[in-house]
Amino acid sequence: MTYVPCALTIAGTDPSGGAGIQADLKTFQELKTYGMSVITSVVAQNTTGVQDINHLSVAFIEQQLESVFSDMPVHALKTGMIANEAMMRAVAARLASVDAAYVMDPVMVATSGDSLIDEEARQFLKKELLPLTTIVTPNLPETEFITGRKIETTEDMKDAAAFIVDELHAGAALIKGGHLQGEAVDFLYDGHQIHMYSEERIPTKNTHGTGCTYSAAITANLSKGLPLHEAVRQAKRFVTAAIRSSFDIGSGNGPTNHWASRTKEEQRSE
Ligand SMILES: Nc1ncnc2c1ncn2[C@@H]1O[C@H](COP(=O)(O)OP(=O)(O)OP(=O)(O)O)[C@@H](O)[C@H]1O
Ligand SMILES: Cc1ncc(COP(=O)(O)O)c(N)n1
Repeated sequence: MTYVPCALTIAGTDPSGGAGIQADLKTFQELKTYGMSVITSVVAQNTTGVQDINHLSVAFIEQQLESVFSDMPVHALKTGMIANEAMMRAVAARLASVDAAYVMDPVMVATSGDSLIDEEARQFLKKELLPLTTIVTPNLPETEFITGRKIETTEDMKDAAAFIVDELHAGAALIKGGHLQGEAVDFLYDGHQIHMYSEERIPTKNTHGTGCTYSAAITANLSKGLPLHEAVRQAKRFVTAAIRSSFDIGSGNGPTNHWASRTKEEQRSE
């Protein structure tokens, strides 16, 4: 039988299609992995910000997890927005018994500045969910919250990555420098070595969903069995291409282009 790489996202939605579950599934599809989703919250949002949020009940999130895990193979999974502690407990309970690579995008605040999870959830994420991860992918504000340190330089980013793995027991930490000036530089610490991923900074305001797309690409690559460093290296190229030809649509921060990394031949043959 042929191996079908299967990836799951556990996250909130974005009806405008740029972030959350929708960005994750588009990324899984582009990277040729079978995509599945468990929805935590239905979010009314678009490129300008968040208009409203409707949380699903914990019982219903548990039921969705059961529907997936009782029937489907899951080779890698990611979590995005999980709004409160009760939801996180339900997800953590399930993850404890699952044998799949786990990518955590510690979503706290949208690009627009709207908060997506509450204070208890932030604490639970740091203490209980982090030790379950294969890799966590915080941006700079999330890194500052998780470490309790100010992050201003690339040295601070590397130290933070080591702290998150050595002291807070994440499997690996990828600190994203999208919020710094200059080159778009990220650092991965895997418990042994620091790896650097650097790309030119693209002058655009259209970065809605970049964090979701990046972590989904890492998840897709892990579901195919790529080693961690290679999974991140290819995901960085994917997200950079998606930002380079992002769409100038909507009146706020426009979405990235998930099919940008296809070759010219692939695009021509469609
Ligand atoms: N203008 C840009 N040009 C090139 N790469 C970028 C740019 N902005 C962000 N990146 C890269 O995109 C990835 C996502 O990083 P970022 O720090 O923006 O995450 P995030 O804040 O979680 O994303 P989001 O904007 O979805 O909240 C990283 O690899 C980062 O280096
Ligand atoms: C459901 C959901 N999850 C995550 C984000 C973060 O994405 P971004 O910071 O790019 O808006 C979001 N806006 N919505």
